[in-house]
Amino acid sequence: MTDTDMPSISSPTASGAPLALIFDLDGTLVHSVPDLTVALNHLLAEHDRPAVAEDDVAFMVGDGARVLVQRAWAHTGAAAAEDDLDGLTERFVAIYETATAGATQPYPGVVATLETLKARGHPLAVCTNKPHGATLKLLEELDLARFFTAVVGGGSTPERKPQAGPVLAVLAEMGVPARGALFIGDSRNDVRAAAAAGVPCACVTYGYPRGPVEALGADRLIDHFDQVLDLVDAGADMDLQKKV
Ligand SMILES: O=C(O)COP(=O)(O)O
Ligand SMILES: [Mg+2]
Repeated sequence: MTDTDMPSISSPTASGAPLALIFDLDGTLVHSVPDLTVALNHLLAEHDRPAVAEDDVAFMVGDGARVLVQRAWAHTGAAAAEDDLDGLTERFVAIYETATAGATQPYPGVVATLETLKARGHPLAVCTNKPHGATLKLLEELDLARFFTAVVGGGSTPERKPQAGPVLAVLAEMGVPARGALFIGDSRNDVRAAAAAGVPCACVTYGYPRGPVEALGADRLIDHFDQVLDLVDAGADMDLQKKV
């Protein structure tokens, strides 16, 4: 993509308020696959199933814990029975919550960029399909919670990404209109959820896109988290309806 064929993103917004930024968590702010893999393999071992590799888990993550467990089961033998999935998911989350930040780290540039954005007065939020409790725990453990005025995790709204519900909940919690926000994610779920809520979406290229990043339909692609500052600084008129 070139600068000319992408909608531009303005800051401050037409109302004069600093652009609000809504971040996906797994694959965007943090590299969490190593800890998710450890927890999944703990659960799989309890059921005499083979272990999964981190590369495989990177293709399973993004639709919440229940789908993650479902995909891990399908990957290691017979699919999980629908009746078993809630119990397996509950156990998985309990295991995962014992070590959400064992090996999980923010991606390069995340902390410094969030510091800069917060200092400039941008409202910041997290919108993830990771279970809400595990999300809060992870953000605390990595000392990231202090940046966010709103955090919406899996289970805290009836819908999950790619539906609009979680994004609309974040906007409501921040008191920001859709046209005053930009979503930063790493997957099609993020692009679709943001679009359904009327929010433009840029995607990082280093996350867990489960396919070619060019096919995600993002308004922008960025290779490094600190380029969020370039998006915010772009300063031209933002045509929200052009792609979303
Ligand atoms: O699927 C998950 O558990 C979380 O994924 P997300 O942070 O990319 O929404
Ligand atoms: Mg993600």
